[in-house]
Amino acid sequence: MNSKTFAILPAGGCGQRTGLDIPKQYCDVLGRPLIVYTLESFQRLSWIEKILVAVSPEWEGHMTELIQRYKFTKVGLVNGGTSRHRSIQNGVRHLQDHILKGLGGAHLRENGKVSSEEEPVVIVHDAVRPFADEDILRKVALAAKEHGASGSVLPMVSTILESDPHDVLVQSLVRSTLRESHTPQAFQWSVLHHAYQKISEHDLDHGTEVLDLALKYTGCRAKLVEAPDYVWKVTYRKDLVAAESLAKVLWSEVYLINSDPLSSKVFNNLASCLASRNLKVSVVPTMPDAVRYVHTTVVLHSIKPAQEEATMKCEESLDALVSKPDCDGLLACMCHLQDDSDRTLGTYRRLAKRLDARGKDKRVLAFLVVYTTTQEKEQQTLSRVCEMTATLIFDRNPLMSGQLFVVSDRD
Ligand SMILES: C[C@](O)(CO)[C@H](O)COP(=O)(O)O
Repeated sequence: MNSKTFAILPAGGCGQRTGLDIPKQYCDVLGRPLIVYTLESFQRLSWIEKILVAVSPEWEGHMTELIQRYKFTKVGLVNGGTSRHRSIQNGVRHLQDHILKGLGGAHLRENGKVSSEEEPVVIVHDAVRPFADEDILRKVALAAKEHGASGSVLPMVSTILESDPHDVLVQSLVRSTLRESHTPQAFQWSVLHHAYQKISEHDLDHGTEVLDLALKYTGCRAKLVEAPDYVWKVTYRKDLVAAESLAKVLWSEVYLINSDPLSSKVFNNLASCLASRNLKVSVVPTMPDAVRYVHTTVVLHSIKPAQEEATMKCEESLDALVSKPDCDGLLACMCHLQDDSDRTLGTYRRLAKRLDARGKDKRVLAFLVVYTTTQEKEQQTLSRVCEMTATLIFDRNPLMSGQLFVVSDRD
């Protein structure tokens, strides 16, 4: 993008439809508030200059705390309004007064568009759509540059019926010409600015669709861009469950640290178990730098090591993981034991507890899986160990952190 791009996120809603007592944008999904995922989608893009979030006054303190905790350097707050349009309007005013000073909006042509290459672009996106990726954000931004406005759409999954005030069918609409409107949407700055300058009090309180405002007040007909289905809006309680499942897949990266050639067989097996759960897996020789806010999993494997060596290796690796800035992850250690006597297992059990205690301060979960096997059953045991480790990684259940998991095929 060669023109400046900004984002406005209305986040003033109270989440009535979830039936929960906090607004859905602040609900916890895999250990962090939903809105954090949304903000991260924008923060990580170098071509986004500033992200303005419209929040209601009672949640301002909480949002300020989240901005600091997650180091969102581009995020600023504006007052949330009593309606979606009033919140977005506050964002537009803030852009005009503090960021795009003097750029009051270029002269619009008949069709609402501006031809200047440098015309800034503003993306409008709901805070409760956490999975907008770079591809769709870029597509709508580029389409807005060309067409003045653009919006993400999805095909209708059900037929729409028009009913009269007594719930009696009037007609069914032709589904093939209809589209569901979603966000992100993007606008040339002048289009958005004009629309919110001219908007009527009635539209401010009763409308929700910004594409509609652009058409009505500037004549700009938005380009509709087909979006991936995961841009859907978290609206009901069931959507929080779906968001959690998607976060596991879209926001997780697994690194298998293979520093020992003898571990290749184990890692190949584990990698295919993880890949079958749609997780992103890389086999790397050393500990990676933690990736910002992606749930990072690091898996280690040691082969029949001396007990002290294995425990030391696990502890060192956890320390390396927790010392990364912005670390937010999971450490899974797999150890192939020669002896599974009570004494040895006791040592590993204590190690699991220590790993858990150390990881707690830094939001790191630690799982320890040990196994012993006989030569005849090695393949079968390995498959079980890898399946179990993959399940632990996929579930990311904090209750499992600090537990010792033992797999043995001995009678
Ligand atoms: C569907 C929508 O109108 C697209 O612009 C928008 O997402 C509606 O948001 P609301 O918060 O449910 O009004």
